[in-house]
Amino acid sequence: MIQWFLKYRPRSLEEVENQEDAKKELKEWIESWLKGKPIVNAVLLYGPPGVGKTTLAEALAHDYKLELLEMNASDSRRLQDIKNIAEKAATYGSLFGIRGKLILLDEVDGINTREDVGAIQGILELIDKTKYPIIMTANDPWDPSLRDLRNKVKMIALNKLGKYSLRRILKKICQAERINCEDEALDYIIESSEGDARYAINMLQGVGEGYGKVTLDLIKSIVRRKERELDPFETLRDIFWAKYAWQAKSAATSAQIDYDMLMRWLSENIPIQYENMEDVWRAFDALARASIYLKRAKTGDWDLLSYAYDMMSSGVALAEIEKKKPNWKPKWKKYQFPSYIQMLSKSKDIRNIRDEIVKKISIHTSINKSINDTYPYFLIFFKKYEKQLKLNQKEKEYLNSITKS
Ligand SMILES: Nc1ncnc2c1ncn2[C@@H]1O[C@H](COP(=O)(O)OP(=O)(O)OP(=O)(O)O)[C@@H](O)[C@H]1O
Repeated sequence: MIQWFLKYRPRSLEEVENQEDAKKELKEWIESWLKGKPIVNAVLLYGPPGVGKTTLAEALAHDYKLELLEMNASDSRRLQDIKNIAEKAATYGSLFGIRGKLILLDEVDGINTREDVGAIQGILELIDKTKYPIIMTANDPWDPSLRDLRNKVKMIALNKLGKYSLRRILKKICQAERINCEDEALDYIIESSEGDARYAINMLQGVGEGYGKVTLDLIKSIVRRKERELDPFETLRDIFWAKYAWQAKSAATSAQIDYDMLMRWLSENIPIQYENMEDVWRAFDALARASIYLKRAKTGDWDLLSYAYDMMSSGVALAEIEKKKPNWKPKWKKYQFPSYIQMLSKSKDIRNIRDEIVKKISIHTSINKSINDTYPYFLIFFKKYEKQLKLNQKEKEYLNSITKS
């Protein structure tokens, strides 16, 4: 099973939507290399997530028949990795020069400059002595720690994807997958994705693959507006695929769903993600510990909430022993909705139910703030306020179902 955003990633520059200026600049730059007179050794592609930074680098390599030496800068946090690449880049040129190479350092803004002292310096040295063109990518290139880097490269900005481009991308996929997609559903996905093609394609796949069609009702039942938080599918993937504890924790804390809900999603999907029974056991053990911390936190000791998050994110992520091996690769799995949500979503859009409840308890604050701040506490005491808040039957059923355990 492959993720659609990878399956339908444009192979050549021509297929990349909406980035005409960037394409032109990239072509001029790479041609200057091929002529032996590079304008600069490295470029930095920057822009919001899911607009085609990695895609452009790969398409450039494809069109100019260059071999891509790829490295995720934020993943391989060790200076040694960068040194290895630098070594290859500096020496292999003369030995294996038949086919040109293009170096891609993805997500340089993800390098943790405090833990990974010297990584940026390593990149600066690589830029100086490289025999091959280097492309870097970043969402936010304006961090002070990247100042020296910015001065050494050509900065190329990418645009957010417009509605027409996103629509073309999604339509193509619907056709290729032979999925019936309502126009209003596509509009809704496009609106909520805010120019992020990966997010839009993930939404399409989340519904299209599971239900064989994409309707406005189905989409609404799983998409909340994108507010810098990750949807549950992305959160799960980020937790299960995290190689480091901090990656898993940050995925859990930027999730769109609250911790009770996250526990349910994890528990439903641990046996799907992990194939080795011992990994499954360790992951459930971590989840059980998270649940103990959570229960104690709810009795008033809210400092314990952080431990609960540690166990449900890092504890679950590091349960997979194979991850410690250098050649470990994440396995893509199709995640499931927690069964009880599926039951509920048959009758009504559960997001709407929750949002209606949150509206009732939000006084002088935004709904978003209430979801994280007031709502978790409210879940503990809601019975007290049932009458006062005039909760309807659906809302009561919903609250009972998620506070049962
Ligand atoms: N301009 C585009 N034209 C067509 N498809 C695109 C475009 N941008 C993104 N996509 C689709 O979205 C997916 C994700 O894009 P990509 O990985 O290139 O984003 P990115 O800008 O590198 O994001 P991030 O900063 O999160 O790494 C691609 O695999 C592709 O399917």
